[in-house]
Amino acid sequence: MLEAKGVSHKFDYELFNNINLCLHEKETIAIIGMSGSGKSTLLNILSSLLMPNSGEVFFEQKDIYKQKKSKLLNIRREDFGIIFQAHYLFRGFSAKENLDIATLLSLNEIDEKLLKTLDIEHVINQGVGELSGGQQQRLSIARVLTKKPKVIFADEPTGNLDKDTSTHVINALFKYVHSCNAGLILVTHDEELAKKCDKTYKLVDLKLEEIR
Ligand SMILES: Nc1ncnc2c1ncn2[C@@H]1O[C@H](COP(=O)(O)OP(=O)(O)OP(=O)(O)O)[C@@H](O)[C@H]1O
Repeated sequence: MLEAKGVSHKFDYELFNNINLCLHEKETIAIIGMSGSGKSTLLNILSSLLMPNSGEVFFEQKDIYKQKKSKLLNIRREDFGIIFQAHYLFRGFSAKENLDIATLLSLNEIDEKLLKTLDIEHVINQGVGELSGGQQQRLSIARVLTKKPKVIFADEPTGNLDKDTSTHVINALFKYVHSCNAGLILVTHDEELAKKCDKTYKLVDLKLEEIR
């Protein structure tokens, strides 16, 4: 469903060169690597947010960076779910209002079971500013899943969470991927979490190496 071909990128220095990656339905992929190796940059490229210096990213056989801007925005809004380290929640609104925005855009219902799995059903009427960092992170994951994206991109999705909560969050993401025929690419420093994915790649020496 998503394929990167010959992707290279540099800022002040070269980050990676000729990266190839393929994500299939129901597949989960982890990307690990040293701090500064370019993991988040690669995720931004794969998720339509940053055009690479060279190479292509195909979603459903079409090069996303060759699409019209309006089409690219549609893919980003409807097909891709992007979970950032910074949550981008609407702070002046309640947790529920933040989810309502996703239901308005997608015409899906809020999934009460998902809220329970993520352990945020009891804070749903509170303002975002009253939630802990971990609760905000789980709310942003709930908002992304409510949209029912085909591909989820997650940058350190369990970064702020304790071990038990991390397990709940990862189980919710994996369950979503399998039940909705979606795909997941996540960036993490947590090697245990990476091992739970179907494939793990390490960004090292400008290349993406598969770890077995
Ligand atoms: N928009 C940008 N403009 C210029 N340089 C950038 C930009 N974004 C990232 N960089 C640089 O690219 C390098 C890789 O950053 P990136 O965030 O992709 O690494 P990372 O592997 O995700 O790191 P970490 O594990 O610490 O989050 C860093 O040196 C960073 O300063």
